[in-house]
Amino acid sequence: MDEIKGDGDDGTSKGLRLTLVRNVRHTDSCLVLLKGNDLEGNLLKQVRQAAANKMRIRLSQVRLFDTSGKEIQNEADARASVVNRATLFVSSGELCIVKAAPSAGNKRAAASKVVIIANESLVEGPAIDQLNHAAGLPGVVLAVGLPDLHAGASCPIGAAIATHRMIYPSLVGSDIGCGILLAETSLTSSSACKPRTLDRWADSVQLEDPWDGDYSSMLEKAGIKPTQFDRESLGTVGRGNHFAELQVVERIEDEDAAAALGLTERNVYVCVHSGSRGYGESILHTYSKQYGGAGIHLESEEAQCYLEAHDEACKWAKINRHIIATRLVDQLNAECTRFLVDISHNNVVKLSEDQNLKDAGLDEVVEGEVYLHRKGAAPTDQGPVLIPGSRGAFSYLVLPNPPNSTSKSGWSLAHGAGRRLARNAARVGGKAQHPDAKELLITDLLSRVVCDDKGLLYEERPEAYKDAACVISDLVENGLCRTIAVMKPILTYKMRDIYDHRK
Ligand SMILES: Nc1nc2c(ncn2[C@@H]2O[C@H](COP(=O)(O)O)[C@@H](O)[C@H]2O)c(=O)[nH]1
Ligand SMILES: [Mn+2]
Repeated sequence: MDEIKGDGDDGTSKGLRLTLVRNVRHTDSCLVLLKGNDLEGNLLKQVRQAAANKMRIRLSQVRLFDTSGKEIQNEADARASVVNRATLFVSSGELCIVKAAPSAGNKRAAASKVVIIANESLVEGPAIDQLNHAAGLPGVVLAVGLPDLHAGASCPIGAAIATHRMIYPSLVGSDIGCGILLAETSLTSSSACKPRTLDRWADSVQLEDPWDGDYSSMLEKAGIKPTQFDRESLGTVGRGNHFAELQVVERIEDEDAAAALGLTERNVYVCVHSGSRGYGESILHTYSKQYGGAGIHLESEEAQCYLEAHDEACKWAKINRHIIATRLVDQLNAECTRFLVDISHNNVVKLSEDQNLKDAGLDEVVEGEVYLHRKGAAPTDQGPVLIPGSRGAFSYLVLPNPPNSTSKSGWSLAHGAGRRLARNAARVGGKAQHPDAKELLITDLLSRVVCDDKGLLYEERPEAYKDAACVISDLVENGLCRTIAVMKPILTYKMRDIYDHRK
């Protein structure tokens, strides 16, 4: 440790002079002198205590970060980072908001900025590392982590990343066009919310077989070219965290906005989370074979081909969600009466002229076209957004607040609660907690779950996700949206083993 002589109060003992900067407002800072005697014990404890006193934060809430944004979590971290004349960022629980450190040999990274919007939501180190890494990629000018930020296989999820002159298929991921649809159905909540009705529906619905509707003319009408995936995959949900769910209104928080949408406590709604299935995956595969995780120059023919294929996959994913919603409701002898929301949370779009980076505080002026990659981030310029929680938690129908939706939030909202547990951890913990997986077929909200795959039942249990209420309150506190209504799941369709089901 680099110590300083004569900086202690007695002018002789060795001590540390630190600058503490408030994470949320960088203009709030103060100087702290730690006496040499204090440093013999637990350094982290001393610094946290000093930060709590000076910044009037409850000690239990204090979090410390070094200037690269790395959290100082234990004594070893403190001994490495808390050197004399160090600057430390102090948060009262929220994550740090600091500029990404430029990586060696990568000049562009110096212009990039990292923002994490999370006051209360849990955001873990690996997710921040992935966001920082993305911020350092050539051409990346802005990397925003929303409160549902979590680590993906290699790129962060719950992130909006702006690039200049480059396109990164890896930052959109394989499920191009994945998104959330919400439609009103002709079912009424009074008749649907009866346990016997829900059990009967849970026993009967099935979305695994290829859809037998006229998909060709549907695709043609939407101007989508036929693909090898149409017959088998259109109208099917897919694995992972995709689902089709019946929901009812738990409570309305904004009467006017709900009335404008025609949202009522009387109706049952259907929510679909699905994407472009194998189609999007095949597109990413083509590019990752050639480029790995690297970017493609916007002007290149490859980038233009990717963007065209991407746009087709987004349209395909939209039709897919429509078919899934109609198909599910049809099996309950009802119909979708109105489509209220359909947004994609995995895509790349060109920023419009009024979406500029002027207020992003970048070191360099960015001229020309900027593309925004969303991986698990909902757009704020397409009306209401449904932010799902988990099959055992409430979902939130929110209205974005466009004036506050700027580069500071990547023109985005969270797309869900975001994963808290990796799949493996959720499976192992789930098995220990519920040796009989069947317990998971009814949630704490008494909603029914259709999932014949035991592993998936564990992996997707509600505890695998962050607290959606916390994610929403972070968005609301940051002025990014307001809640129209809170929705409760009553039946979630994940997957059915059709061979067993037909027996
Ligand atoms: N209402 C439900 N929400 C769910 C369920 N499973 C997951 N989720 C939420 O959706 C998002 C989607 O995330 P993505 O990264 O796969 O696009 C996820 O973060 C959860 O919050 C469910 O069964 N019902
Ligand atoms: Mn998705």
